[in-house]
Amino acid sequence: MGKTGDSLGREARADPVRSFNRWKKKHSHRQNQKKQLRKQLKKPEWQVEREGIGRLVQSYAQINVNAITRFSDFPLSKKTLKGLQEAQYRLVTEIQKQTIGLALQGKDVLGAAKTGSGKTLAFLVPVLEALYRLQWTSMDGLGVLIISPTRELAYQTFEVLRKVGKNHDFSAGLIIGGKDLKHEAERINNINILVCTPGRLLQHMDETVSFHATSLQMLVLDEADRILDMGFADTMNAIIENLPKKRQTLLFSATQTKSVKDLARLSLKNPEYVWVHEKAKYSTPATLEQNYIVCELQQKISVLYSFLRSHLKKKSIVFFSSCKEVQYLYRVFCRLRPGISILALHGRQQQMRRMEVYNEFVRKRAAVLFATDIAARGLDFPAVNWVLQFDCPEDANTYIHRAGRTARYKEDGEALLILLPSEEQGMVQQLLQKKVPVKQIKINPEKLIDVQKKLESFLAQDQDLKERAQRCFVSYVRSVYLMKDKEVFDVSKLPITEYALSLGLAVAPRVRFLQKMQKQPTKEVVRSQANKTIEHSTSSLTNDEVEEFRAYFSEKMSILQEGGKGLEETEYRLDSGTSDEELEEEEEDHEEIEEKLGKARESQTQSVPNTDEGQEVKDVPVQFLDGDDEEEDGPGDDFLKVKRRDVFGIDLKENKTLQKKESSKSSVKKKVTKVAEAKKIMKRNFKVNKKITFTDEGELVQQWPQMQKSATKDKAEDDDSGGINLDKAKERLQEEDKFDKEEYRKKIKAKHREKRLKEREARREANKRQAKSKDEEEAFLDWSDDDDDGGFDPSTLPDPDKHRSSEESDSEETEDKISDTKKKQGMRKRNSSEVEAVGPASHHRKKAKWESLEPLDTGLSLAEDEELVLHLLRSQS
Ligand SMILES: Nc1ncnc2c1ncn2[C@@H]1O[C@H](COP(=O)(O)OP(=O)(O)OP(=O)(O)O)[C@@H](O)[C@H]1O
Repeated sequence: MGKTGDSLGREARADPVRSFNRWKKKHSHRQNQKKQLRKQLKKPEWQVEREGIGRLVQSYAQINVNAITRFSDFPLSKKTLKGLQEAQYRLVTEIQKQTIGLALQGKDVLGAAKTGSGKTLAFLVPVLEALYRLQWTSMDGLGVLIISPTRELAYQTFEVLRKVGKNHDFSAGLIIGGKDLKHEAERINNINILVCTPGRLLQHMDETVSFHATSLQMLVLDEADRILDMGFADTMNAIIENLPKKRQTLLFSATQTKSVKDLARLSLKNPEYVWVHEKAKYSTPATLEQNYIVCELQQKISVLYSFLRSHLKKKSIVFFSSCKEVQYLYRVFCRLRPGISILALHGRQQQMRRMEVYNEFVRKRAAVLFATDIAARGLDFPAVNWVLQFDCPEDANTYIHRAGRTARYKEDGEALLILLPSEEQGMVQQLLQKKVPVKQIKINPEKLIDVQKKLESFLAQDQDLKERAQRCFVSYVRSVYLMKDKEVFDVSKLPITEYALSLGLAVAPRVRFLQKMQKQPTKEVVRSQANKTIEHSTSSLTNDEVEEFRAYFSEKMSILQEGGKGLEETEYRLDSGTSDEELEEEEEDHEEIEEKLGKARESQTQSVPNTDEGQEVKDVPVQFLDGDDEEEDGPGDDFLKVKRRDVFGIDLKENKTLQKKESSKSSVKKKVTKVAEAKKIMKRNFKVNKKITFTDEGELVQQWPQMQKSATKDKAEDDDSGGINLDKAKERLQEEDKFDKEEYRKKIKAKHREKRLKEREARREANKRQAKSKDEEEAFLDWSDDDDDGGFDPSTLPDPDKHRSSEESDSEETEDKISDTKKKQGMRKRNSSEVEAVGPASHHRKKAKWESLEPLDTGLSLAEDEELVLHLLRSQS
């Protein structure tokens, strides 16, 4: 046996091929088994991803805010991290560090941080992660809603979202006004992340049948306080009502107001309040240098021009209080050619133009943007060096947002606020109270370039520009008038005439509400006092109060339209407070007033006590330019002067009652038609007013309405005790009409008669002249034969005038009824028939005379005699 085994082993060793084959077989078998096992073990991709998500979610609980410095320190999806890295975002900012973790954990967050501190990514990262966690697809519909106050901000947020979220598969859409609603409606249902403005969103909710937000996971309100400021409180409430209650809500802003907290109370559940810079010394970026100057209103344009001339290589934004100011000053400055490109951005521009301007200003390295407050919030223009606030902001919050367009994310920037002497104290106090470090700097009057003369010459040549200047004037004055904070804004202190001149106008346009206001100063002061009492007693904003303010501004609007509520109703009607043009103007200004409306609510809750802090402003003369500027742009300038202002206000209680009356007006401003006006007059039993005009001699030339002349006049006037009776009025009108027609006919007749008499007189004169010439000819004949009394006697001819006169007087009555042209033709015919009738008779008589007479010896030749006779005959005919 042992031998046999040995022999076998030897055989195997002897045949290596066989043993290799055997090994190979075993090995491949094992490999196949492994392969099959691996195949069995392999999970689908979605499953692996889900497991990864699970791990991420598990680590949310372990997020340690203090340990986070980079985005990669957060448990984020690879796709989001990749997007952030590709956009060069690696290190987190403070607000991102503190809020992203909370938002990932699914909490509602109310976040506030200084301007330019990166709030956009603080909500966009959680947005992407929320949908990623749920493995959202386009089939799932709307998952996240991001609401921004302005179109530009929505557009900007959308762009950042596209950049950071490009590795995800979600669909994102931008829905803002100014575009085709139908086109949007077709696409809106395929959008997973919707960036929009509130008005447009609500429009889709109301009008786009297929649009719904039932599966919404997250709502983001960017610049929430601004959304409310712009009068969108009702819209927001309506939107929120259409959203599912089970959702996550994030709310961000650089400034926190009471109204935002109210909104948070309504829309956020157990929110985490994150106010990053609450304990910071200043509420504005540390890299922002802030100054203010005080100058007279009429100097402001020259100050701006001088500023631009000395900052030609800088990028600046200049804020104005109204669209019409931007429109006019943009045009004027373009003509002044300061040497830097000027752009304008305001709410009255077409959406396309707004986008173009936005992109153009983003691209430019040196330019100046004239803008209204639509550019004040959230816009992230790169490398802006200067923010100049040409008109005083409504409040400290608006100041902070405007100034925050520069010095963004670790960059430097400078802000300059121009204040009127009357605005200085109130505004500076507010700013200091809001922890805004502003210093006063001065103007160097020598460096101030006066442009008033140039403006005057522009306006003299260009009517359109002149009208724009007038609109700018009214718009500015009105904006000051509408400002709620009367501690700062006092329209009665404005140097109206000087301001108009500084705009290039020869005279100040009439501003009705100012005239009315000047007539009732005592009333205003009383109202102001009442207003103040209410302001101080207000600690929180209730819905009623919001409505009260809406009413207040509605009332303001109606004051503007009706020319002053303080007047007796009859009086204001007759006075017709506002012209059509003014009404139109006010309609245009509605948008702006809506903005003020929100502001009013806010300032109501934030009355500023007078502290001495305001006095601490240092009066340091500082140049406009830093060292570099001087080299680049020429020498810098300094400016200044100081004064005080006064107060007036409006009684809120009074407005509350008025609001009830005018509630319909408050929400939607209707155009007042002439029919509506007439109906109102009828209802109020007004006597229509009469306008009487006299000539220089004191004669009545025109009466409006037409003076009653018919027989019914007295009767009608007696009836006029109870307003306008339409039937009676109609009857009277018909009577008047008849009477007028008769009067007219009489007048025409008299006119015709006068004309005929003149013509007759003219003819008579002509005939006399003719007769005279004949006499002369006869005298010539008589001279040749004095004794001959039987010669040709033209006086024997019938007097054509006599003949004509009798004929005319007979036919006068008939002729009166003939039209002018017919009559002329008729007269011409009659004249020719008269000649025809007279001709043969005279000829006959002449013939008789010549026959009875001896031939005359004229002393001429026969031929000459014949010629003389022919001549006499011709002149006779
Ligand atoms: N982590 C980051 N790393 C680098 N840059 C960042 C970061 N976060 C934000 N930024 C940049 O900072 C700038 C300001 O960001 P953002 O617009 O989000 O500020 P904001 O706080 O929303 O300002 P505002 O209050 O004015 O709206 C932007 O240019 C943005 O690209």
